[in-house]
Amino acid sequence: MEQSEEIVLVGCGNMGFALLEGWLDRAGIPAAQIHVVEPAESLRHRAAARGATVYDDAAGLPAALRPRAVIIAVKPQVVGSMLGAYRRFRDTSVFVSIAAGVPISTFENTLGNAAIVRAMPNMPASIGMGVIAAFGSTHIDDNQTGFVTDLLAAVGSVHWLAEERLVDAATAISGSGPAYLFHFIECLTDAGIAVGLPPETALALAKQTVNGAAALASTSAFSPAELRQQVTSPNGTTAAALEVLTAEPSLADLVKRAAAAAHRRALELALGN
Ligand SMILES: NC(=O)C1=CN([C@@H]2O[C@H](COP(=O)(O)OP(=O)(O)OC[C@H]3O[C@@H](n4cnc5c(N)ncnc54)[C@H](O)[C@@H]3O)[C@@H](O)[C@H]2O)C=CC1
Ligand SMILES: O=C(O)[C@@H]1CCC=N1
Repeated sequence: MEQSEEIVLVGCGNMGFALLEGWLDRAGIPAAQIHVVEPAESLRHRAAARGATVYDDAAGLPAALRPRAVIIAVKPQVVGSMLGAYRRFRDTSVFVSIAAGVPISTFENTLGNAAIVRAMPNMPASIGMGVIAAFGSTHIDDNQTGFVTDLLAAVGSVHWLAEERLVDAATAISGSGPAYLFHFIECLTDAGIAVGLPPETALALAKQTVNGAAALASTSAFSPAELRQQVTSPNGTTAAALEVLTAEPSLADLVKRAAAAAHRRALELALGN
C-alpha cells in the first residue's frame, strides 16, 4: 500500500498555526495534504485561507482518511477529552503531541501501542527559528522518526531526547524561554526609559540589542561567557552593571528559580491539573 502523506493538525492556535505555516512555506508540503480540526471559526478561516482543509470537529474528517501523522496542538487540559475521536488512526499514524506536560502514558491510555512523539517547540517556530525537543515512544519506527523530524524541522532545529522526562526540562528552558526573553526586552526598555531615553528609542535599542547579541552568540566561535568578557571593560560601564546582576538575588538565581517553577508546572500538568 502506498504511504499516505496526509497530516491531521488538531488545534490551530498559536503553535498549531506556526507549524502549519512551516509545513507550507518551508517544508513544501502541499496544503491539500493538510487537514485541520479547529473549533474556533476565525482560526479555522485563517487555516483555510492557507489552503488547508478545515473541520470544526473530528467527526467531519473523511472516513477513508489514513493520515501519516496526527499532530495534537491543543491545550494540555483538553487532550484527555479530544483523544478518543482520533483512536481510529492509531494503527496507521504517528501521533505527535506538543502539549506541555502531558505524558506519553496519557496518550497510550486511549491509543494503546500507537507510535507517539512528545515534542516541545517554541514560539520562534512561527518565523522558522524555533527549537524543538522531541522524544519518541518505543512503538515509533525509523520511517516515522524521519517523517516527524522533517515536519518539526520545518519550524526550527530538532533535538531528539534520550528520556521522556527531559521533555519537561526542555519545556522550562526552550518552550517557555521566549517569554523570558520577551520579558527581558520589556525590562531593558523600561530601564532605558528610566535613564532618559524616549520610549520608542528605548524599545528599538532593547530589541536590537537582544537580536544582535543572540545572533552573535549563535554564530560566534566564542562562548557566551567569552563574549560577555569582551563587552566588559575593566572598571567600565558593563562591569558596574554586572556587579548588580550577580549580587544576591542574582539574575542567575532568578532564572534558575523561574525555570524550576516552569518545570514544576509541567509536572503538575502531567497530573491533569
Ligand atoms: N504557545 C507556545 O509558545 C507553546 C505552546 N505549546 C503547547 O501547544 C499547545 C497549544 O498551545 P497554543 O497554540 O499556545 O494554544 P492556543 O489556545 O493558541 O491553541 C489551542 C487551539 O486548540 C483549539 N481546540 C480546543 N479544543 C479543541 C479540540 N477538541 N479539537 C481541536 N482543536 C481544539 C482551540 O480552539 C485553540 O485554537 C499547548 O498544549 C501548549 O502547551 C508548546 C510549546 C510552545
Ligand atoms: O506556557 C505554556 O504552558 C506553554 C508551554 C511552553 C510554552 N507555552
